[in-house]
Amino acid sequence: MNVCMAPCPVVFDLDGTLIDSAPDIHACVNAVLREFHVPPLTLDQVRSFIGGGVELLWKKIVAATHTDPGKQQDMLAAFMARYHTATSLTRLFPNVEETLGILADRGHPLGICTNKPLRPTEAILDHFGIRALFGHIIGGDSLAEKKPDPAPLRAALAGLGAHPEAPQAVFVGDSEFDAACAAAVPVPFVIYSHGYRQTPIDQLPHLAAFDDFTALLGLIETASVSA
Ligand SMILES: O=C(O)COP(=O)(O)O
Repeated sequence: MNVCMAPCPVVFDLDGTLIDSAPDIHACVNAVLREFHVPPLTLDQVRSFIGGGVELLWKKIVAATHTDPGKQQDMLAAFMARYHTATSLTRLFPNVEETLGILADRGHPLGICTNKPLRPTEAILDHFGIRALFGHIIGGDSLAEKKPDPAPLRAALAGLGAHPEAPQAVFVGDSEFDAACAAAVPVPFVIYSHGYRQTPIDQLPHLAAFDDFTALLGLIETASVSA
């Protein structure tokens, strides 16, 4: 079965898929831990906590640092004040900008479905000058539900004009949250192998995997993406 006969909507996860944002998130986390007199975490620790949104991030940080859970909300608020403008350590993964440009030129409606809150999402897309490429952006606080719930991805697909019952579309992500969300919609899931997941790729439901964004073009365009 070909996934895309015409230029189909392609929705992207953000952290660990389009951007390597762990260094900025790590810096913001450690600045807050310092404020609260808690020892810092390593980049690998913080990276392993990314994926489920900021509330889950801080739940995991509080558990890992044995901090009083009563401080979690204050720490989260202090984090958000920094996170909204944290862009300097974040990089696009290689060939992302070129690939997005080619997909847009070929007529694919492009969207974002991320668990990152909307304000830092828009800040980072503006920072890289790529926000205008996306016709619909769903952030972690756009709806009451977050990935792996299917609602945010359904909303992103609907915003791009995909059929609500049988979306002819592709979701591109990196994590357990993305794989489960795509399976719940359901929509074909293509996984970026350099992301932030903890589970081996072969244990996650996916249609195809790629390790360079130039290869994603082939997967989408030639229907080597097949169910
Ligand atoms: O902010 C997070 O925890 C994850 O964001 P993502 O959905 O773009 O991977």
